[in-house]
Amino acid sequence: MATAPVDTLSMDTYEFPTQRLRSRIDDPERMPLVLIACGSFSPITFLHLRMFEMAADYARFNTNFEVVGAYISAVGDAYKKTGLAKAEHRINMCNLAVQQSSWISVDPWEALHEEYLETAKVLDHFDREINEIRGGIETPSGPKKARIALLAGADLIQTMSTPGVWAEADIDYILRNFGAFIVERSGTDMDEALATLQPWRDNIWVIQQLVQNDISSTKIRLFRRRDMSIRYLVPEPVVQYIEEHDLYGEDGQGQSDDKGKGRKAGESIAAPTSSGSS
Ligand SMILES: Nc1ncnc2c1ncn2[C@@H]1O[C@H](COP(=O)(O)OP(=O)(O)OP(=O)(O)O)[C@@H](O)[C@H]1O
Ligand SMILES: NC(=O)c1ccc[n+]([C@@H]2O[C@H](COP(=O)(O)O)[C@@H](O)[C@H]2O)c1
Repeated sequence: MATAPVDTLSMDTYEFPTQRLRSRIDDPERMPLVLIACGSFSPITFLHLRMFEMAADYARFNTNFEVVGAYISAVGDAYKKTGLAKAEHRINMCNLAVQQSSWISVDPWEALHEEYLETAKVLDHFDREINEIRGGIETPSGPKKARIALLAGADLIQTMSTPGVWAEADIDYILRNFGAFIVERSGTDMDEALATLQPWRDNIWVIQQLVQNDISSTKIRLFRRRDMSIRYLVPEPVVQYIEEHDLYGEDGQGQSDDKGKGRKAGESIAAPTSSGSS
């Protein structure tokens, strides 16, 4: 059974998570980089986790940055989107998903807010916590400010060209002060997505997916509604959490009949059942 963190989160007890943030880099030539992935994460998938690994490899081989940490920041409940589970569940699933990572953290700050927070404000929060409050990252030549950058898929960056989704001022603020690492996504034309963002091209890094992966949260929710297996598409503790909390079933509830009984969580209906497992 997945052991999910207890729901004791609140802004009163909130502390910025730093356990997986490196406080020092040894190469004086490199610039510290912290990657921030913003999104719904309803639920988090293996693709979301791969995005961080792809970006870290990209930064190491193609840039002068050294990744010192990374954060998942899930939107709060005020972000009205189809299929959005409660923030508490999404944060719990994200925490379960990064259990095995030494450098990816989950920051509940955004999700703990009742009101919707624009991405610019979220990135400001990380800048404040890491660079202002903690004074940046130590290097052999003294402390350096970490570059805070948005990590996003091509579909998210494409919405920046869709009228009415982002304020012009926010796009400029984000891409001028922070920048973005963009992971290509099948179905999104990268040239088209970047067409209107040329003024900020020096702050945009495009990452090719060498192994094409198009897992999406939408597909996970769809599979759940159809009573299909989601195993090996999301981390196992997340499969178990979804099952235990009856998330993403019909009408957002669990199974409407007993077809799934006797199966292990998330397993295909074709899988043989074993006694005692449910
Ligand atoms: N298959 C994918 N390839 C590239 N980027 C992805 C992929 N899936 C998600 N992302 C990116 O992950 C970030 C968080 O995404 P989000 O939570 O919206 O996931 P999603 O799978 O796109 O969700 P949904 O299906 O609910 O719209 C976004 O920047 C999004 O572009
Ligand atoms: N104006 C803004 O700051 C703005 C606009 C659209 C989306 N976003 C962000 O992009 C992400 C989109 O996530 P989804 O793809 O799950 O909808 C969210 O983190 C959302 O807050 C921000």
